[in-house]
Amino acid sequence: MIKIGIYGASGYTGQECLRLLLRHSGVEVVAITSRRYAGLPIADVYPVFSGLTSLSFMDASPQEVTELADVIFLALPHSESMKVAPLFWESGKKVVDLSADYRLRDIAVYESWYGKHASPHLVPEAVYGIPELYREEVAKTRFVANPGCYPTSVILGMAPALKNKLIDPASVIVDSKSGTSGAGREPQVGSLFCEVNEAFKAYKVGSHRHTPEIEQELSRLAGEEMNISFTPHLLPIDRGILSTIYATLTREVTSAELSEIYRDFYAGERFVRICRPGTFPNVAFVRGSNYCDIGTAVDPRTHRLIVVSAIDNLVKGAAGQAIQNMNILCGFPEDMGLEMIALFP
Ligand SMILES: NC(=O)C1=CN([C@@H]2O[C@H](COP(=O)(O)OP(=O)(O)OC[C@H]3O[C@@H](n4cnc5c(N)ncnc54)[C@H](OP(=O)(O)O)[C@@H]3O)[C@@H](O)[C@H]2O)C=CC1
Ligand SMILES: CC(=O)N[C@@H](CCC(=O)OP(=O)(O)O)C(=O)O
Repeated sequence: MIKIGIYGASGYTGQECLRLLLRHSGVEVVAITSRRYAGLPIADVYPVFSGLTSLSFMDASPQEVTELADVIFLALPHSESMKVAPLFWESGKKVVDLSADYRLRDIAVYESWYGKHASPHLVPEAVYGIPELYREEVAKTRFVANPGCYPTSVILGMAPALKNKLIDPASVIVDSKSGTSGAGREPQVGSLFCEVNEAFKAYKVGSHRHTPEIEQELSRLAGEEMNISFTPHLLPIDRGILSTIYATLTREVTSAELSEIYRDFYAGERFVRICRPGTFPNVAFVRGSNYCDIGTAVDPRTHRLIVVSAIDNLVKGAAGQAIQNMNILCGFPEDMGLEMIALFP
């Protein structure tokens, strides 16, 4: 059994990692950390775990966790992860970082969006962990930068179109909507019930920190520098991201051909499902699962491609993808522990 430590386990992504790892037959979770709940059984904080685990939160140093675990999930806020990641890396253990700290290859770009980086020397060691695109690189590393939730939905949605040179890279417009768990468990006014319920708004318009991450990865797929327009919105639901993406076509293609191109690109991929032509995804049909559902269409009037992609932000957008990466790092089948069907209704 591979021993797992979750550093920052009291947050939404940390507890989601535990929820999934407790049903993974190749691993045992041996350490979960939290400063504020140190000493408390996790079932006291998250009753979903009652009767399922006797694990208690520890306020442990990275050194203490590496003494117990073989693989460490970092589920900390960005700018915090970068302070402890080097200690885990130097211990020789495998690390999957769920924060944004090691996703951007260019330190100057990182620092212009996030502020000073505390451990830039580690950035070249990290592999950007979208298994459907970089499976071989993930298998060779022991440090994965797990992608952001919005970027996962957009990159998987755009990869077939960019790789097949179907669209003008300068024309991409992304309109994304996220459930409130995307903001984490830390109390904040914007996540209060009265702020979110019966409400729907755009936020960080033209300035969201996932913009450079999406641009970095789409540029890599296109083979040229890309700038995109990206607008996130906050939905009054717990989980789920729906991204609608528009781009100008470079050649004539029918909706049926487009659907075939997407199907071919993701042939054999366990966690990407291409919708039947004329049908489009719904966050309700991926909730609690590791699937990314993608629907495509050609709008002949505007000569644009329209792609709609849906994920659960806490699963394919965070903990599920982190476990998919861990499975590759450890030589397990990629879908081990991730076989769950979406929870509907
Ligand atoms: N929510 C989502 O949908 C997604 C989140 N992410 C990213 O994953 C990471 C975790 O997100 P999320 O779970 O939502 O965040 P939360 O705010 O819900 O949880 C953060 C966790 O980090 C711990 N923590 C905070 N500061 C420190 C510190 N200085 N030292 C040690 N532990 C600390 C907290 O524990 P305590 O204070 O008890 O010690 C808590 O367990 C973030 O980087 C986030 O951006 C990525 C994809 C999707
Ligand atoms: C709804 C909501 O607030 N979402 C978060 C995205 C959180 C996230 O996943 O960001 P990282 O993975 O890059 O840390 C936001 O807009 O900042």
